[in-house]
Amino acid sequence: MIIKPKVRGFICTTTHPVGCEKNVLEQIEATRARGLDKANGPKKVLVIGASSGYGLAARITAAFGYGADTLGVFFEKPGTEKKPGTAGWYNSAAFDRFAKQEGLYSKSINGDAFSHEAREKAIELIKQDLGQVDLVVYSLASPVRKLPDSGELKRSSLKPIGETYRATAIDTNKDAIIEAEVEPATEQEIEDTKAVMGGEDWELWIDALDRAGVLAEGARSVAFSYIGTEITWPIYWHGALGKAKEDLDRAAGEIDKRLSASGGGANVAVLKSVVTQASAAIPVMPLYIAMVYRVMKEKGLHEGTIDQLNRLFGERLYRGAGQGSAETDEAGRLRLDDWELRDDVQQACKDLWPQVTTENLFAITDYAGYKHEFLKLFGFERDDVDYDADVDPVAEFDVVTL
Ligand SMILES: NC(=O)c1ccc[n+]([C@@H]2O[C@H](COP(=O)([O-])OP(=O)(O)OC[C@H]3O[C@@H](n4cnc5c(N)ncnc54)[C@H](O)[C@@H]3O)[C@@H](O)[C@H]2O)c1
Repeated sequence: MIIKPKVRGFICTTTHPVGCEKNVLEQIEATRARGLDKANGPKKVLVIGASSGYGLAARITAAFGYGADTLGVFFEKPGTEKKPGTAGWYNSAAFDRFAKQEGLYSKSINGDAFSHEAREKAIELIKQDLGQVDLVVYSLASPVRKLPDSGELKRSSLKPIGETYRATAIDTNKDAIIEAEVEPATEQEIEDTKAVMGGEDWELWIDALDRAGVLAEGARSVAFSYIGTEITWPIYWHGALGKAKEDLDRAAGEIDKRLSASGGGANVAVLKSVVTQASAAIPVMPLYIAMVYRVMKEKGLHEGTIDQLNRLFGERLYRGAGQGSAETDEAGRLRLDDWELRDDVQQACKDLWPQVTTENLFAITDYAGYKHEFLKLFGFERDDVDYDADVDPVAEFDVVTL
């Protein structure tokens, strides 16, 4: 099959297996080059949301930065003879192959992580293959959650609270500047967003793992959040999603209490804006990312997904002996958005924002970089892949499908 990109809205409906594999390899190489301290890191890791974005970067950092065995959970579609699978499927197939080549344990569960069944399967595999895990990374980004007991379907909303949000944004299909308008979320929508992206499911995971005795002494857990700045607050931190992330902070406190009892702990890690399938769906994010990427690249501060996760592990979660424990903010969060939130970076974005037009979009922001990174998520636009060559869309690997 010859596969070319087909972009529909904020998603690319085709993917390239070879491109995805090269993306994974690139992140493995970046992690190796970082020279993380292998003696001081995780050994057996469960990653929930392990197939793309920050969760994949966490899995790669654990495995190739520290030599950890990993179990990954995700929800992806395999490729068939007729149709390519999702990027996360190919990323995970590539990860699995590279990890095994390295002699590392790697196994994956493809299914709904919000279900009790996924937890039961993970526990079974940990008991059978790993005994216990010492780190649980929680990195789900989903627009829906089926509640595990009632089966009720909850949807999250990317909406402000209180008043209509109006802002300059990019129509990424037309590469044009538009005025976006988003109506405020209703109380019900806010509650539902909390149910999908809040901390309840993370707590259910830790509770199940702990009860089953598969958390090692001193086990840690981390879940990812985003706070951003004034520019994105109305749609994010002060919007429905922000309420969900506040609930994640609440859950972190509860989980931390529980894990501290055996010398471990839990944190929310606040990460910077990067191009992922999840961030592409949030209004204003593509424009904000195009601006902040340009500013941070110019200042030598740019970090991609893997750089953030390498720094999270190496300089926050597993600081070497003698370095003390990592600083957290007043809410106990690990802050990896420190460079993005620097005053000079944010001021430069605020100065750029009112100047941007459809005509100068490519000239004054890094929108070209944004578009490139977006297509790369699906395995496209790599110099080292021949996109006219025939490729097999079927990729088998060590995965249990629920
Ligand atoms: N992208 C950003 O700019 C950014 C910034 C800060 C924090 N974060 C946070 O990082 C976390 C991960 O986001 P991302 O941007 O890496 O997203 P992503 O879309 O790249 O990855 C989401 C992962 O969740 C998995 N997933 C989704 N629904 C699932 C389900 N029902 N069952 C099992 N797996 C499921 C997917 O398979 C995938 O592995 C989120 O909490 C997000 O808020 C993202």
